[in-house]
Amino acid sequence: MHRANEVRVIRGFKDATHQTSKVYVYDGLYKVQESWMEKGKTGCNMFKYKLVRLPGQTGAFSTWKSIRKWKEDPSSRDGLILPDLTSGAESIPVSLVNEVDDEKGPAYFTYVSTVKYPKSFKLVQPSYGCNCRDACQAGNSNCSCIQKNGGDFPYITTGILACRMPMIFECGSSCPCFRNCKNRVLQTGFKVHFEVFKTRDKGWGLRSWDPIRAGTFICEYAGEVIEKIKEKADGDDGENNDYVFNTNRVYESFKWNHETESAEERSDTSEKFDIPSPLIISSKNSGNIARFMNHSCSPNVFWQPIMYEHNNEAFLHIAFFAKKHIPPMTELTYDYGIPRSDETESNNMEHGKKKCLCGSPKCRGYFY
Ligand SMILES: C[S@@+](CC[C@H](N)C(=O)[O-])C[C@H]1O[C@@H](n2cnc3c(N)ncnc32)[C@H](O)[C@@H]1O
Repeated sequence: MHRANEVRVIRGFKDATHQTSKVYVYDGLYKVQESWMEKGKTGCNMFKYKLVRLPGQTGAFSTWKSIRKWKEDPSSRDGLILPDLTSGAESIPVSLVNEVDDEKGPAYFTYVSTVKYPKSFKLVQPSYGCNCRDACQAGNSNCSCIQKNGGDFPYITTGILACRMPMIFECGSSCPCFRNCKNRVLQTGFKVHFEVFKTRDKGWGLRSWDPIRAGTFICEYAGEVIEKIKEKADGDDGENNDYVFNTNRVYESFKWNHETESAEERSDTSEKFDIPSPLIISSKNSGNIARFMNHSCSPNVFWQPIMYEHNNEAFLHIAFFAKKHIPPMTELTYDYGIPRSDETESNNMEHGKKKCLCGSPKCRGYFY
């Protein structure tokens, strides 16, 4: 049982105090109101935290204990099929788990960690990076990357998105600044331990062993950029491709910043993305963990366009960020959006409508 206010003694758990937000988040269930150091019975120093439960969070402390065990010994995870679905393509392994039935894994696909453009793709733009020799600095009028981002970093210190923007420009391969420059987040990969798991009714899904703070980078949408939705992606029937991300769909407009994350802020002012032309990515044959994120009409993840340069050309990437603080083992979902009429007509998509099982009180009833 959890009380609204409780003091827990935690040894060696540092993440809570390593967050740089005003609200320290402990395991996604609580915020840390106070922390202090105390000598334990054995004379060792230990941290004490005064924890206050986050509004609406009901998860169990025991989940955190199990997860700590899985991290020490991944084979102790019930239903583990593979310790690393990515076969080392990511710096953090992604577990594949089925505790629901006998299926041994998703249909075959090649794991790739980023998006691949065909050589001829028109969205690619000439681009030049900054000239900063060490670290880029907010407000530096000589840093062209900072200037493209409106004069500031798009991320706060810990690599967390500050606010949703029409476009983010990260430093790229020709920028001489440090590899750990604060303006490189998407390209350094995700820092969370994910698992791809079998859901009860939506096939495979994605969730995290770690608590995820609002604004945290989840992953990019990896796969092959395709010219048109009806065109075949690698010889496959594009029309029946469940694994497509399309920037040209209609998405609910909302403003977001890392401090208003839990308010589900809606606004009449549309946060319009500044995308030069529509981008369609298929992850059917090759993709990353994003291909396992299911749709929800009340999602806890949103997408954000990001550009950065390689070989003096800027490429558009689609990045996902946490919309709110997400406790461990909560399914990660985003809104798949509603196709525009040209997409539905050319692909006969009225017949492709699927019953939505997101379970949200605001469920639209179906999705594509
Ligand atoms: C991009 S895939 C997501 C991963 C998929 N669940 C899997 O097993 O590979 C999209 C497919 O997942 C299922 N799906 C995603 N969101 C759903 C939802 N809200 N309700 C029902 N099925 C969903 C549908 O079969 C959909 O075509």
